Amino acid sequence: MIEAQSLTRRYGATTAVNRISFRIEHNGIVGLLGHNGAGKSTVMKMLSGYLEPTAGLLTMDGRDYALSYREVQRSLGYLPEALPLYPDMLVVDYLDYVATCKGLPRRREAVREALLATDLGSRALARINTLSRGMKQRVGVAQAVLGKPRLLILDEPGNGLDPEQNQHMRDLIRRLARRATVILSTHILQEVDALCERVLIMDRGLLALDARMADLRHSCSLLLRVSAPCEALRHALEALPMIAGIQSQPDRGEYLLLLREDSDPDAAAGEVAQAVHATAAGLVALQAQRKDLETVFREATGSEAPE
Ligand SMILES: Nc1ncnc2c1ncn2[C@@H]1O[C@H](COP(=O)(O)OP(=O)(O)OP(=O)(O)O)[C@@H](O)[C@H]1O
Repeated sequence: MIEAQSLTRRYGATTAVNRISFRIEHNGIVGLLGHNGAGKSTVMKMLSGYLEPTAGLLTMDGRDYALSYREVQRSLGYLPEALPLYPDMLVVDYLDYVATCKGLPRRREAVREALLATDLGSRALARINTLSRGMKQRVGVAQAVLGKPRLLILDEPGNGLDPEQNQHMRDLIRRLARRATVILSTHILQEVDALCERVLIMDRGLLALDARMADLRHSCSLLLRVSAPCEALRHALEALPMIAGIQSQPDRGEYLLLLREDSDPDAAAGEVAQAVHATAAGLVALQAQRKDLETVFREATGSEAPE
């Protein structure tokens, strides 16, 4: 649906986004994660059509953004990092105004649907400057979902929200993702862990990693605990082809078995159990170890994950 090829954006001498490429095909939630200044907002602005790339190509359904600006605009909704709200307007008037600017047909219905989708019905007649930060953020999302776009671009949607408001925002994003592709940017790792099916990690303008969260969670090590550690067991484990390395703590009867990248952890666990049974070591426990996103981030960028 959306494809970026060697997308680049420079601001004078600063290269904010440097030749990044990715494809986003299906509904679901994709997280763009990185430190402050990594280039996330610049990518989001280009995806929204607000900013032109300096070089590279951006297409939606095979159509060049630059050549089909109107169609692209109609297919997406954008929540910028700085909320585009008019504080003195009533929520309903503001949404009607945005619907007019977007040139939506059946404006009233579009506004009603946006209010419903974001659970803002009871605040429709409130003046925006009387709303809490969380509610204002919700109005920002409401203007993005006007006209039911297929693509939602949400730049730091959890910005400035307290934990409860953040939980509401996450529930809202999950609901919206049932009928649209959501791309959200964040510098908060837990946000990606909680919400996203896929993560793009940006580091100093470069795309450091593009991975499905399920693949990242796929275990790559096994923790084995036995009652009577012995040399014979160690030899048996070393002989298994799917094991790339062993870190052992014999006094505790523990072995951390690092698996080769292409190995299947379930099959490996079966073979490890057989190897244990072939010795007198006595199997106590065998469990897959999850690689957390923090580790993945550190490995991809060479720096600690943002707090
Ligand atoms: N309008 C601009 N003019 C000049 N430099 C800019 C401009 N906008 C962004 N930059 C620079 O481009 C780089 C990437 O900025 P960008 O806002 O895209 O990063 P970000 O990952 O979204 O960071 P944050 O989370 O702090 O918003 C930074 O070095 C920033 O200073």
